[in-house]
Amino acid sequence: MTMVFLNKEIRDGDNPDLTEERKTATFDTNKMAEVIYGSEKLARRRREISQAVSLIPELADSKPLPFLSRNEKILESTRKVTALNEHLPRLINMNDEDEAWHIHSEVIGFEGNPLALHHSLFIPPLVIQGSDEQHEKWLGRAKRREIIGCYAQTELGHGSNIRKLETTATYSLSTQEFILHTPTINALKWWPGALGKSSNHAVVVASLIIKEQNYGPHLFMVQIRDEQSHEPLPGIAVGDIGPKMAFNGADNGFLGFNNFRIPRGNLLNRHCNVEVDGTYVRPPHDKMNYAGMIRVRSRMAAEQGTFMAQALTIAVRYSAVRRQGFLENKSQEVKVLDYQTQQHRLFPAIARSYAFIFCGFETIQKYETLQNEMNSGNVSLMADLHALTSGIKSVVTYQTGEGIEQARMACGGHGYSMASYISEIYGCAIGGCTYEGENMVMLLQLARYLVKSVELAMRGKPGDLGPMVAYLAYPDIKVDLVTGPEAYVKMFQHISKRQSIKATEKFHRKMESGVSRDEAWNQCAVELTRASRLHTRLYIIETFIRRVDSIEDLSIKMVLTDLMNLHLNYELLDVASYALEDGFMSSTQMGFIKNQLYSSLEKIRPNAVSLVDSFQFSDLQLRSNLLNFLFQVLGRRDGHVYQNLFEWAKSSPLNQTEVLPSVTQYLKPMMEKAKL
Ligand SMILES: CCCCCCCCCCCCCCCCCCCCC/C=C/C(=O)SCCNC(=O)CCNC(=O)[C@H](O)C(C)(C)COP(=O)(O)OP(=O)(O)OC[C@H]1O[C@@H](n2cnc3c(N)ncnc32)[C@H](O)[C@@H]1OP(=O)(O)O
Ligand SMILES: Cc1cc2nc3c(=O)[nH]c(=O)nc-3n(C[C@H](O)[C@H](O)[C@H](O)COP(=O)(O)OP(=O)(O)OC[C@H]3O[C@@H](n4cnc5c(N)ncnc54)[C@H](O)[C@@H]3O)c2cc1C
Repeated sequence: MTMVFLNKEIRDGDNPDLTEERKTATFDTNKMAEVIYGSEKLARRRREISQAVSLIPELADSKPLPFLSRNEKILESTRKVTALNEHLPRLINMNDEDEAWHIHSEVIGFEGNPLALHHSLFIPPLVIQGSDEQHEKWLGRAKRREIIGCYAQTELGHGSNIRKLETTATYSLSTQEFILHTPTINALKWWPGALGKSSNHAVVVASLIIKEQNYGPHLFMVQIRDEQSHEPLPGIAVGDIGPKMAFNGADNGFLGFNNFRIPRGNLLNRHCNVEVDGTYVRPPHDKMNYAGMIRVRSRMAAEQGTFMAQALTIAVRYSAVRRQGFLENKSQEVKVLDYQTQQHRLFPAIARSYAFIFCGFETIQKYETLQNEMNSGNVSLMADLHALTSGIKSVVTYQTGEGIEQARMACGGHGYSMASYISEIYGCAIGGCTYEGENMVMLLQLARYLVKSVELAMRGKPGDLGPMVAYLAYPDIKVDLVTGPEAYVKMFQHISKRQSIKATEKFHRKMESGVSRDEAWNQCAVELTRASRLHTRLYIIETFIRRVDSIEDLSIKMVLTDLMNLHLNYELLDVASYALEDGFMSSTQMGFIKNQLYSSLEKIRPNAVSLVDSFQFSDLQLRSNLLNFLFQVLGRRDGHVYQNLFEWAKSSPLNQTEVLPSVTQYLKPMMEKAKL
């Protein structure tokens, strides 16, 4: 029987400890899902899609993924993604990217698949950088999945510094072709997802050479495999780069060219061009060819927030059914979720998940605005969004890694088992610290922007500062934190501003002392990255406050205000030393922040399970679907952890036989020998 209590689904047969948690919630999880996913429609569609997927057995994993070899993982992810391809038009609106992400996450999970890059990194650059004619030629085929593609930029020797990519695309005036060439081993493309074994096309980033002049990285559409035989085309060397920390259901690959020719029309030329006679037509912005990277980075806050939310759903549910130790009542052990330390471990991370998703919505919208502007030739928003998304991708990936690792530890020993599946989520999410721009490198990109902004403010031109950095010119007026969120923002602004100014001044002093600009920059790099992190954390706080302010439903607003207050106090406490240093914050205020933080933990406690339930991850999405086989066990919605852990252990391939060859071949002879 199912009983609906404030629209929270209370099901007979669920672990009573979880049921009790769901009953104490002060809000409706369906309503909260609408806030998380931005609309009633998307939240509802997600539930409908999850329900529809759960009724199609071939879309479920056919085996527990942790027990599979790499080949089996790739076979399984490919089986699922091609089965999904058949069902997609019936299950989702094919033009709705959010629905597409959701269904892929349901069916594929975290381990990657050969079409993931096709949608996130092959089609988008084609859309952004390809002309109408090129769309006509490739876009329809790509969308129909007649061809499979990837994005091949990084090389064995260069990833961060793309100006130094060694793969060349030399224009041949005589044949009007580009000749792609890999001059050294270091120049092999290395890492692109789905390149190794699955793709037959790639958007390749190579240095454009015309009449011996290097015009820097440009994007080319390249067919790398025969469409019939799937064999690499002559002049192409391609393969898989081996097992990785995660994403082992995907074939990240290498790629080399031996004077491989492609037609002139394969340079993606919406914004730049090489004419027949070799004349180069410049794009409207120097870094136009990097626009695709801004797009991916702009989606990372929501993506990473979602990864962290998945790990937290597992850890919070488990913490509500795991009983160990005593508080006052010595006749019953407590739920570990009642320990303040456990709450301190998990609740700030829940707040960050919400914060990242809210912030993600804003950055996705900002990117869409940029894209529209770029299409009409206006590139003025690019620099700001590049700086913003560089900081955001770095801060959210790092903090997501921290949050997921805390979730794992919060599950004690069982968190270390693959039965928690948290390590797989961690491996997948933590890749984000490296891909789409290594975090330190991207923080330093934002720092360039901050230093320039501080210089403007110092030159007495605060009116030239964009809205994102206007605070760098604000006067320092002490604040009383008791007055609420605005005071926290002002405190954070002071901290961030002071660090940006300090780092800039240090940089200037170094140069004045005769150190070269680049060397001075390097000698200030740690301080500069600190400034970038603070600026980004301030931005995330502001988006959280904006989102909570915009909510009308009172019960939702109240619980999100608790979460936001927790976030504000946790974040400020974490950086308090910057404000204590110059006396902007007093030790009394520090004590106030701590007390507020502890009181927020208490307020959130009764809503904790419902706050993670509100993400509405299905058991399938968390890989805890028991209908087909046993898998992730700790975060099951029904909370029946122990009996399923035992079933999980029994299903281990090692337990399919009592005596293993390792015993008969090695241990037994050793023991026998010892007896002699
Ligand atoms: C809740 C809502 C739901 C929605 C969400 C759904 C989520 C559901 C999740 C479900 C499951 C999802 C599964 C996800 C799976 C994830 C799959 C993972 C796939 C990973 C794919 C990875 C791909 C890659 O990594 S591709 C390769 C990426 N490579 C990089 O990023 C390289 C980094 N390097 C660079 O970008 C450049 O080299 C750079 C910028 C560091 C330096 O470039 P430069 O040319 O040398 O420039 P520089 O001299 O430093 O600066 C000069 C000048 O130019 C400005 N600049 C630089 N870049 C840009 C730019 N892009 N735009 C604008 N301006 C730019 C720079 O600021 C300088 O300006 P000035 O200071 O004014 O001179
Ligand atoms: C899971 C995954 C998927 C990927 N998918 C793709 C893909 O589909 N397509 C693709 O083209 N690429 C892909 N990549 C590659 C990825 O984009 C690069 O690895 C990434 O950009 C980092 O570059 P790098 O490996 O050269 O690191 P490096 O730059 O060599 O970084 C090594 C260290 O040097 C430091 N460093 C480097 N430069 C500087 C600097 N200027 N200042 C200060 N410190 C510096 C870094 O901070 C880091 O600590 C993927 C990578 C991963 C992990």
